[in-house]
Amino acid sequence: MSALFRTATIRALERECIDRLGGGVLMERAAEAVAEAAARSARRLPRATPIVALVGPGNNGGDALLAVSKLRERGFPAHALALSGTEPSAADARAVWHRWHARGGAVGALDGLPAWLERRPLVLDGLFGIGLGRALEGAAAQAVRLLDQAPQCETIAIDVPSGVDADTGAIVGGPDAPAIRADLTVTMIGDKPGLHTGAALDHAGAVLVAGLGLAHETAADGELFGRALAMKLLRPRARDSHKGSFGSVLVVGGAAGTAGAALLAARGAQAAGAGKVFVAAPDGPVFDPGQPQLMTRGFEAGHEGIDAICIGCGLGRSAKAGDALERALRSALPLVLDADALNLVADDPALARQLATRAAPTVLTPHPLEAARLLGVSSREIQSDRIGHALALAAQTGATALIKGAGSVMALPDGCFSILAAGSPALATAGTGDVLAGVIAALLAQRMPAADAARLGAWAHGSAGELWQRSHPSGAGLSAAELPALVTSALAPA
Ligand SMILES: NC(=O)C1=CN([C@@H]2O[C@H](COP(=O)(O)OP(=O)(O)OC[C@H]3O[C@@H](n4cnc5c(N)ncnc54)[C@H](O)[C@@H]3O)[C@@H](O)[C@H]2O)[C@@H](O)CC1
Ligand SMILES: Nc1ncnc2c1ncn2[C@@H]1O[C@H](COP(=O)(O)OP(=O)(O)O)[C@@H](O)[C@H]1O
Ligand SMILES: [K+]
Repeated sequence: MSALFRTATIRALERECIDRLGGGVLMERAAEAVAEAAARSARRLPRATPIVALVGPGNNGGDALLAVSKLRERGFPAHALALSGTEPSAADARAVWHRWHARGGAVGALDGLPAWLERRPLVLDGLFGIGLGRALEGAAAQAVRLLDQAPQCETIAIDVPSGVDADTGAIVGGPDAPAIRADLTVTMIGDKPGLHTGAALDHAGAVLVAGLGLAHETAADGELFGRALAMKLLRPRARDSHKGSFGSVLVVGGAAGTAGAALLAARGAQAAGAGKVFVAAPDGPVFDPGQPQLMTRGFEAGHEGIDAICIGCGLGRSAKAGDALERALRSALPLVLDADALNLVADDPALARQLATRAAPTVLTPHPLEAARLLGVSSREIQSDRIGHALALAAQTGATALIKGAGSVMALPDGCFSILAAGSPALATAGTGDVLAGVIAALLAQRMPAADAARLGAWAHGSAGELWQRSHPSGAGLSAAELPALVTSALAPA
């Protein structure tokens, strides 16, 4: 499944369903999905592993308490610990709470958690879901701290790991605020963007979507772009093809001291299938002795015979660099703007205006700090809402904007967004972004529309990182020069 739903859409779908079926039905189905997932986990764990549900004050807590009831009916030793001893405020949860007590069910207090943790329970996190309005505090924050000290306990988050914003993937209250770290998140009605980008990637674990019987794909707000969608964009090469069939990429960058950045972009372009690759560097030709097929071009030689330009990797911010960017923006060729090209645009309103009025396909590939410079905010603000800022950047520039980093986000000026479901912290090393810029330029040169080139390129790049990490589990030590070959493997049809 690839559809992503914002909280507001989930709420609307929920209301529509409750009007049709009456209250309680969805909670019944949600609790069943949680109980099913918990039962599966419990069967893998040592016999008699207790199941402990953390029950919050809203309907998320209602899901948790009803799941406990269902697990007990199936013979599992499931227990509930409530954040508050009083009845829940949410109506469906209140009904579950009263039914549970009417049958003689017990609910412990959350401060009993330390004693349970000594027995290595399976933990169900039902503290807060999509109704979280502020940072976790008090007993909820303390429960997160205790669970952080007990990483051996498996945790299943209900709907959203408590503390994570389901729309943005940021931790509510900032990166240092408490949030549950789950092994699995069972998310209700539809998948949420905030489970797949930024800080959330260290909190959500695997994501299981429980649709609860609501058909709603048409209401999706965004897309999770993974292998299945990537494979649909791959086209077999015609037998009767030649190097001219796959486009020529011009990489503009590689000033003295950072020549390698342009060469990495050139290798990336080569790896993603470009027919020919040229490098134009401001301080004289740069060569890649290991890649003798790469050609050089004079820095001011123009764009003849070129099908796509990749500009900015190691370019510097000299007047010469600015002129080259001005020429590239003026050309009618598909363009990737990375690194210093983005910094030059951020510093020069005339270049920014030129970018905004450009008609040819244009992809911007900022990391969060570059995105921050372009939008006039801090990188912390970017990370607090990666999707919102990617959309703002696309709207401001009229270009396809890819904000990189864990859970890269691609946004289009028309308001569509995709989260890339591929990536690895192995990629957090200098030069990997240069490779990506070249990869996307090669796909543009092969006539792929900007949105497809950005998504496929970023997915292949993220998958290349994952491939490398398979044989290097610590994730440390990847050199960017190793990436292009892995990108080629990732781009092979399954
Ligand atoms: N209504 C329904 O039929 C369904 C609801 N579902 C569940 O219900 C959840 C949403 O329920 P709610 O809207 O009740 O929201 P939550 O269960 O997320 O909790 C919201 C409650 O917590 C309070 N609150 C928010 N942040 C707090 C904080 N930091 N500290 C203390 N209190 C805080 C709010 O004032 C509100 O009372 C979903 O995530 C999902 O788990 C699912 O069962 C699907 C069906
Ligand atoms: N923790 C991470 N998880 C996934 N991808 C990452 C992570 N850290 C970095 N990356 C990826 O590595 C690349 C780094 O690019 P960038 O910051 O521009 O580096 P450079 O300019 O040195 O090439 C981006 O594609 C980014 O998405
Ligand atoms: K939760």
